[in-house]
Amino acid sequence: MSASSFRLLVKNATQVVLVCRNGEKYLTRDGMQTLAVVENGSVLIGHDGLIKAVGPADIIESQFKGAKFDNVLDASGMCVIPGLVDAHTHPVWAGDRVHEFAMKVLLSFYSICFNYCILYYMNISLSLCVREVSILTSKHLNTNNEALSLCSVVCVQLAGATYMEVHEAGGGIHFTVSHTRSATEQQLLDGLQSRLERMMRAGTTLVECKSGYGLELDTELKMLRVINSARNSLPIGISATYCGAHAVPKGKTMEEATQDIMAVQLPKIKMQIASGELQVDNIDVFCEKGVFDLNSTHCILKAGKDMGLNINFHGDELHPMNSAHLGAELGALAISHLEEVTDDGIAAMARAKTSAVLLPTTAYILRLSPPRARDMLDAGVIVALGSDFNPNAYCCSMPMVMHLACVLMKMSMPEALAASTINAAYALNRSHTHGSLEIGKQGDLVIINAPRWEHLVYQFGGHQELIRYVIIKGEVVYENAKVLNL
Ligand SMILES: N=CN[C@@H](CCC(=O)O)C(=O)O
Ligand SMILES: [Zn+2]
Repeated sequence: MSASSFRLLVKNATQVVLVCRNGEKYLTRDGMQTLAVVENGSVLIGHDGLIKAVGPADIIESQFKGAKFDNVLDASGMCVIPGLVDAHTHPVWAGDRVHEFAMKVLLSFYSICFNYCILYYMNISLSLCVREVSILTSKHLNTNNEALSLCSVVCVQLAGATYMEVHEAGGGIHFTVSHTRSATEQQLLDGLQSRLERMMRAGTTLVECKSGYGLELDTELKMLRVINSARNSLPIGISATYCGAHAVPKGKTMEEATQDIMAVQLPKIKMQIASGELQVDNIDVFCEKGVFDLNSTHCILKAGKDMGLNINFHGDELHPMNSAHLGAELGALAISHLEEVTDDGIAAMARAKTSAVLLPTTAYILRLSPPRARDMLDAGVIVALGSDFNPNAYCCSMPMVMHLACVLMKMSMPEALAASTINAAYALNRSHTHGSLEIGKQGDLVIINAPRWEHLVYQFGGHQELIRYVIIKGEVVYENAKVLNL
């Protein structure tokens, strides 16, 4: 029996979902089928923010009779899960790209009309489309000629401008780059903090945050400083990623951009990491047709790895680029997207224990064929999930990502939860401290007001009605007192 004092006791929960209980660093398909769950359980967190005990409520009660607790939460009728881990976000940016979403929606409508128009009506619907889209886009773009150039792409494609057509027409990432370059550090930090707090309220307690809307040294450093400031001012855990190769900046060739990253950006970032000005954990490249090819991606990722950064990069999203083979060869911890990964690539990732960070929101919003999660699971790949929060996929909610993973990618609810906890932590090289409720790990919990944990996945949206507490290192960082008993 122990009579010392502790930071937090969460007691009498209907379910405590540990996810795993034997120190696993990740779970592959078979291990995901039966997550470790304690019925009528309690969790004890020490003043150091680490889990000191987790198990049946009656045993915890008798074992710690006489102990003192700074805070006691009675979780009767509620469920406790590990804090959610978001393995892929682009949360530092300025500008508003709602017009791109409008274009997609508008164009799908006009493309249906277009398909059924006879020649006479077609001219009218075409000019209507030009007028409509130019009104929408000119409101949001700096100049009318940008709007017109976008409209030309958009209207030529009537069936909906693809992501890369918008990108190549100067929209997408390039639109955000121009606004992020001109934003102040404080403006970027204010935006990041409000987005991270929104993610926290949706149950995320550890999140990967990328740079990548500067594409040149000063703005990439500005973004990495902003991520550092957020790490020092918010309780949420942050894994910082340098993504200076997110796109080829306007006015440069891919070769010139690669040279600038290798000769200018990475050396400066290395110096600032060494001096303690920056903390950067991972390196990322958008390896894609029309962006960075396999050779440039290899050079940049290898240079980042040689600096001690983990590799978590965008691969095989829109075209099969053989990114999976490259990532496996380089010992990448994670490859994200993978909508177009090949069977050989999947096998290479399984052998190399390179995790697949799947992003169902982007596949959904861009109407891509969803990543083949079941083939990856069956091949033994470590599957993780991420929100891919960015101006193109504006989703802060890992519960919605888990729901989409089940509906679009046919993952089970236990697989989706493991992919959003222990496996996402693995993708960030943090599964020794995060991703499950085991003694010695960080005391990050989400308490939901439901009799079964699966409600966190099954209910779609509106999680503010379900999530009662979010806890980081044993401190309550979000409480929704309005959540009533079901
Ligand atoms: N594909 C590249 N990067 C992001 C999108 C970034 C943006 O469109 O601003 C992604 O992962 O989806
Ligand atoms: Zn991304």
